Amino acid sequence: MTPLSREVPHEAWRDARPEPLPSIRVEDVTVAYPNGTVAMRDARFHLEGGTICGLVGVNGGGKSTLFKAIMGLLRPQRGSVTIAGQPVKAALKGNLVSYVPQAEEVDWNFPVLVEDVVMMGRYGHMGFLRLPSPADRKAVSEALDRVGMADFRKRQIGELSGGQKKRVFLARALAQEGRIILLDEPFTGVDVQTESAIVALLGQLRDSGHLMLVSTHNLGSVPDFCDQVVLVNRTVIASGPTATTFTRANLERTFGGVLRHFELQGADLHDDSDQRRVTVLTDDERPVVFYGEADAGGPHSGSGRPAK
Ligand SMILES: Nc1ncnc2c1ncn2[C@@H]1O[C@H](COP(=O)(O)OP(=O)(O)OP(=O)(O)O)[C@@H](O)[C@H]1O
Repeated sequence: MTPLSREVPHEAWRDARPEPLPSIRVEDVTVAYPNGTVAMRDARFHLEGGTICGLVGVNGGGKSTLFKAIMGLLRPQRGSVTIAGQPVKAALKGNLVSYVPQAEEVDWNFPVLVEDVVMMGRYGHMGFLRLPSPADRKAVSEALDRVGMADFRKRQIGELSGGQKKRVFLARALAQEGRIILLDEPFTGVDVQTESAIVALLGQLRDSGHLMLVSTHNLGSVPDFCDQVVLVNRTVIASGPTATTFTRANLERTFGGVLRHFELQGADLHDDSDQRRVTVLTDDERPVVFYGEADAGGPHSGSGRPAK
């Protein structure tokens, strides 16, 4: 029965609070590190539940800094971050936000079982002694099932492949039951099948009202799975629906001088009659590829094999 069901006695209506809608509001946020580096200046965007939002930008553009500000690990010098209408600290306390870190942020030599990593997602639901309840164990099993890692639950986390580790951290986020999930480069080093499985799972979560912010360097897949996008280069260059925001003009503003374009068409690229154009954008460290209709102003989703 929901708290607002008609059977709830009159007195209870006063106390019944609807679950807060997942949302992130970043308002004029400036973040500086102790050494004086201003990593993000006057950032501003707003996201609501039922969304997968891509966070895209150059190396050093401020993506991780934004995540840290949203996770309360860095306090903005100016501006504010509000989660589901609450200050960050209260939202984190209420288990509203889950975080899937980059592989480099984790010490893989720490001896811990896969199921224990996923159980960490339940800590916020447990008491002081952190004794798992049957509900906690059920949430862990369901989360492992959902990412296809149930058979690995007794393995040491350090013994898994890169893609399997990502799936375990995604399971930890699912077990936490936060309706906002931040994913820092979830597709780096994963194979195509795992990427598709993660994208499919994110799609299901979006359909159930979750809000996901996903940093990625893989521009090619952004139009395929993100309905919104935030483009950053030490500030928010543009944000909004992918169809109107993830345009060539905005990408050029975001990637600026470090971007080179190559356009490959037709037989040079495909061994079929598909005439779609592929644009390869190369920043100095990571090549990225996206597909677009030859007559369109901006990139669109599409299939096809990556450019050589
Ligand atoms: N701990 C730190 N102390 C000082 N400066 C930092 C620190 N962490 C990051 N920076 C600087 O802040 C800026 C933004 O870095 P950030 O890590 O947020 O970028 P990013 O978009 O996540 O990069 P990447 O795509 O390479 O992961 C960079 O200039 C970086 O050098």
